[in-house]
Amino acid sequence: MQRCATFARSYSAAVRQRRCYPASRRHLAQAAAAASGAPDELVITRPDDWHLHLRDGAGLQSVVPHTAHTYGRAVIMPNLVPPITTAAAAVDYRSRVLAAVPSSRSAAFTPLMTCYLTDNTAPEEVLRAKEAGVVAFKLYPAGATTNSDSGVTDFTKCLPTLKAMAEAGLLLLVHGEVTDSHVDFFDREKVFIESKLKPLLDAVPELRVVMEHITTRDAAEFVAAAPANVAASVTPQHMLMNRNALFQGGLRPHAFCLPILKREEHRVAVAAAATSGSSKFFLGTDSAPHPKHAKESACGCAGLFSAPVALALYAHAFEQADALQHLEAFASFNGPDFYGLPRNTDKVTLRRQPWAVPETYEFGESVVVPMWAGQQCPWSVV
Ligand SMILES: NC(=O)N[C@@H](CC(=O)O)C(=O)O
Ligand SMILES: [Zn+2]
Ligand SMILES: [Zn+2]
Repeated sequence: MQRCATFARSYSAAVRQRRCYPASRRHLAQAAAAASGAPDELVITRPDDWHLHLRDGAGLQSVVPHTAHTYGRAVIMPNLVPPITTAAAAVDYRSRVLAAVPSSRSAAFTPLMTCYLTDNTAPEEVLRAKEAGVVAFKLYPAGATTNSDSGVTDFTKCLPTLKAMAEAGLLLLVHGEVTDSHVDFFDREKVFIESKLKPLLDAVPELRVVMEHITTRDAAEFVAAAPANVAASVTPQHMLMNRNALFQGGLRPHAFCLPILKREEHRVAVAAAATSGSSKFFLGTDSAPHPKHAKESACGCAGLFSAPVALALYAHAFEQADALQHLEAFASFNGPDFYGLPRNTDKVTLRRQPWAVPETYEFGESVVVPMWAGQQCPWSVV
C-alpha cells in the first residue's frame, strides 16, 4: 500500500514537471519509475522453474511452450493419472515433454523429471531413478492435493527408500500439508511441519528436502532456521495474494490452489523470506493448469496456471518489497545451487512495459484461465 502511494505521488510529480501527458501506459509506468529511481529494464541470468505441472496429452502441448520460452529448466511434477511412480515412466514422460518443446527452444530447455513416492516405492527404484537422470521424488501426503490418492500414508513406511535417496543424492520434494479432517484447512501446513516434517528430518537428517510452495510464516521461519539441506520454493500467488482473493465480490475459483492462500500476515512473511536474499528460497511457480470448466464447478480443482505471467509477477512482487536486487538469485541462482546443478549462462530481459494478461489461454480441447487474468502486469519478459 505504502509503495503504491509513493508510486502514485512520484508519477504525478513526473507528469507535472514535464507538463505533458505520456502517450502510453508504458511511458506512464516509465515516468513513475524514473521519478522513483527504479530501473526500467532488468537483465538477469535465465531462470529455472523448480516446481511445474505440465499434465499430459493435448494439454501438455498447449502449456510447455509458455515455460520453455522463458526458463532454462523446470522440475516436472509427477502427479499425472496414473502418477509417474517409476524411473521408466519418468523417462517416457520426459520424451513426451521434450516433443512439446518448440523447435526454437528444443536445444535450450531441459525438463528435470521427478517420481511420485508411494508407500511401496522400493529403494531399488531410487537407484533406477538416479541412473535415468531423475532429480527428485515427490512426497504427497495421501489425499492432500490434485491427483494425490496414491500418496504416502505414513513416511515411516518409506524410511529405507528415503535413506536410499539421501545416499544417491536425490532430493525429496514435499507437499507439506496434513490431511486429517479434524485439522482446520488453513492450519494444514503448520501442523505438517510439527507432526511430519520435523520427525522426517530427524529420521533422515542428511536428506536434501524442498518444502514446496510455502504459504505460512511458520514455514518461512522453519526453513530459514533449518540446516542447509532444507530449502523452500515460493509461488507468485503466495507472494502477491492473500485469502481475501478467494472471496472478492463472490467465490473465486481461479484463486483456489493448494496449499490455500492464507492471511495477509502470512503473505507478508512468505514474501519477506523470498525477497530477503537468503539462498534457501527459490522460484517454483507451481503453475498447475486445469480446464476452465473444471475450476468453475461445484467442486472446483485446486491450482493456478501462472506459466505465462509468473516471472513478470515475481518481478512485481520483488519491486513491491523494494528488493529487485535479490530477484536474480531467487530466480536463477538459489535453485541450481541447492540442486547441485550448474547455473544457466544465458540471460533474459524484463522490461517495465505493462500488458493486460489474457482472460484465457488454449489448453488442449479447452481453455485455461491464467493467474492475473484480465489485469495489468507491470513487467514484461522481452
Ligand atoms: N497446487 C495446486 O493447487 N494444485 C496442483 C497440485 C499441488 O501442487 O499441490 C495441481 O496439480 O493441480
Ligand atoms: Zn503441492
Ligand atoms: Zn504443485
